[in-house]
Amino acid sequence: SSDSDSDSLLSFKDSLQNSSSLLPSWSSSTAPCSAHKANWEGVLCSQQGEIWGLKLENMGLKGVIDVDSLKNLPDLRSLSFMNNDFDGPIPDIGQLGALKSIYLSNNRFIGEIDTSIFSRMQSLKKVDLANNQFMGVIPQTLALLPKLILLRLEGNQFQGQMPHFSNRTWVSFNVSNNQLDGQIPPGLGNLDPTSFYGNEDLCGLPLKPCPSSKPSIPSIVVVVAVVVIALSAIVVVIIILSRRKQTSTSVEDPRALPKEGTSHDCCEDDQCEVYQCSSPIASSASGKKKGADKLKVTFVRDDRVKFDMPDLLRASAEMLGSGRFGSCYKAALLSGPVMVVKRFKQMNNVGREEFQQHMRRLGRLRHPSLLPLVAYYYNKEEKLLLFDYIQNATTLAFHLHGTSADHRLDWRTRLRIVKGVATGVSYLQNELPSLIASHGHLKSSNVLLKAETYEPLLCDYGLIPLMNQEDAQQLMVAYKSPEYLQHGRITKKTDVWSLGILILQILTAKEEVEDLASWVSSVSPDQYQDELFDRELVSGAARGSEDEMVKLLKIGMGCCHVDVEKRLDMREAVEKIEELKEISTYGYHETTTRTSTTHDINDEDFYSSCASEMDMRSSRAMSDEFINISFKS
Ligand SMILES: Nc1ncnc2c1ncn2[C@@H]1O[C@H](COP(=O)(O)OP(=O)(O)OP(=O)(O)O)[C@@H](O)[C@H]1O
Repeated sequence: SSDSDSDSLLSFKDSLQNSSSLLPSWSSSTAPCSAHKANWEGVLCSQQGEIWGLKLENMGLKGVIDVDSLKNLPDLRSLSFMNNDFDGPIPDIGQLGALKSIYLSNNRFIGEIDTSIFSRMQSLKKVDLANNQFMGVIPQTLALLPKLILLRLEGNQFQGQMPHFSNRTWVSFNVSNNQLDGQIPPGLGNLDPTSFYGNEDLCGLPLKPCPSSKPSIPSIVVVVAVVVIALSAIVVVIIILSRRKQTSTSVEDPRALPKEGTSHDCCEDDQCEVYQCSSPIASSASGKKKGADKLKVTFVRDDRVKFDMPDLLRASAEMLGSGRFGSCYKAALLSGPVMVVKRFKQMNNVGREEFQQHMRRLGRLRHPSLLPLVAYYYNKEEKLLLFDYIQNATTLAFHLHGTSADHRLDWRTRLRIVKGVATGVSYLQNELPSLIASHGHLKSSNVLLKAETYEPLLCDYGLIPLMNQEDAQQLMVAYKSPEYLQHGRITKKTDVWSLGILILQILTAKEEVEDLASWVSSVSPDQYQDELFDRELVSGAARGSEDEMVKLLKIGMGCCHVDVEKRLDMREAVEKIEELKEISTYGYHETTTRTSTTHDINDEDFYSSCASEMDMRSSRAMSDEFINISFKS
């Protein structure tokens, strides 16, 4: 009953050390849920008013996680205590046998994990223990969980060999930055290598081969020949099967593919199915409409290999992310191209004509700092935007907020990223003058960085006009600007504010957005080096760079003026940014003033100082990106 649920939650709250100030809404005067609406912060309620999850993140919580109290919540399926201050051994979550997801990342949990915990949790789909101090071997029982599709263990001190995971389609898998050794189990060989980086003694696919015990050349030849023959046979069988399946189901039968809202979208309760990533790209696109037009992918660039919806549905798809906006897949077409397909849920603000017109407008944009829109698919129920897939790209968020210092960017690289981003946003303002916030969603996870060169590529720009307004207001960064929050206004300077926050994040590596500008202005200049600038930035910088950093800081603050009138405008901001000098590691100035048209993306020397930085994906930033995606079923 609701009374006993609230009693259980209140006794759970009592065992936290600092909850009374942090969870004021948790009180016996209201029920935790009124149908699906939660009255208590962080409580997730089903349509029937049952408590199916707790999402208590970023609250500085500490103390004991009282599993005994949570045990009394019969409908509890999901728990997230990410980004808090919990320490000590892992709580005995094995008592919560019905849980489907558990997120404990970015706390200070320590010690070995009893292998029996997971053997009692056969429904688990998502386990995120990243960035704690767990040690010992990775429990074998994790590998035996039949439904597990997300496992994040990065940034701990796990040792020894990895258990053997059976084949499955991972939504996310990461064991980077531990102390694992030995061979990566074969079923994981096709994952992104960054998922394994930072474990010195780990070997085998997708990393370097394990040192062999010197087999003779003829035996190598025989083994290779057998493997090649076996792989070719498998590939042929897969192609034949997928073609058969395609012709027999996809175009005729809309049920053949998962529908939006069921298998890979948010499910609030028990009803949800496991993610199925095999052919998830379009649901209604595949059914109902038989006319050629209905299956047409429209290209907005004429320099790419063309394909249509049936080709896309036949592509092998891998989910890159899934959030409130929709989902994002990597799709490798049989004909060769590899695309990123973004499937948007809330893109019904305009009709077909206007949508197409806007796509053409975005398709005409050409700038080295913009991820180019290549094509789109439109029908009433389904909107897909297709972009180039950037091999081994990371995001700026990952480099700024990851916990491992190995992938931190140096000053020159950061300055070049700022220059690239600023010229990109300024180009958008010039080319899309009818849009008030031409980017509208500028944040560090929407800045892709190319592998090795770290050239920035802006994503998710120019979408505000298409988004359902209510959703846009909740989700888009532009609507979180001070002028929107205070006066409900979006202005031409809204993107400047986001650029300013990005600059402050680049200099400080702080994740906060809301208070960042006021915190920065509260620090006195003589404390900049010690307290404000990211330590990793200052320690590696060449002599003389500090002055340039302070100048960039001033520009960032000028972009973050709460008063829109006093805030820099985009042109001023870009001019000032371009005047900043890069100081090489040898201490001399390089005046690389670049404009949006002369920005030279192929200058190898331009990026040479950062090319040695490891392209390592891990930890906080990734989990940050995954907050949207993963807290679901
Ligand atoms: N064109 C691309 N090439 C390579 N990787 C990409 C590309 N676009 C996105 N990604 C990767 O896929 C991940 C998921 O992308 P998505 O846009 O869904 O994430 P997000 O930025 O966290 O979400 P949102 O913008 O909705 O908050 C990104 O973090 C990025 O690592």
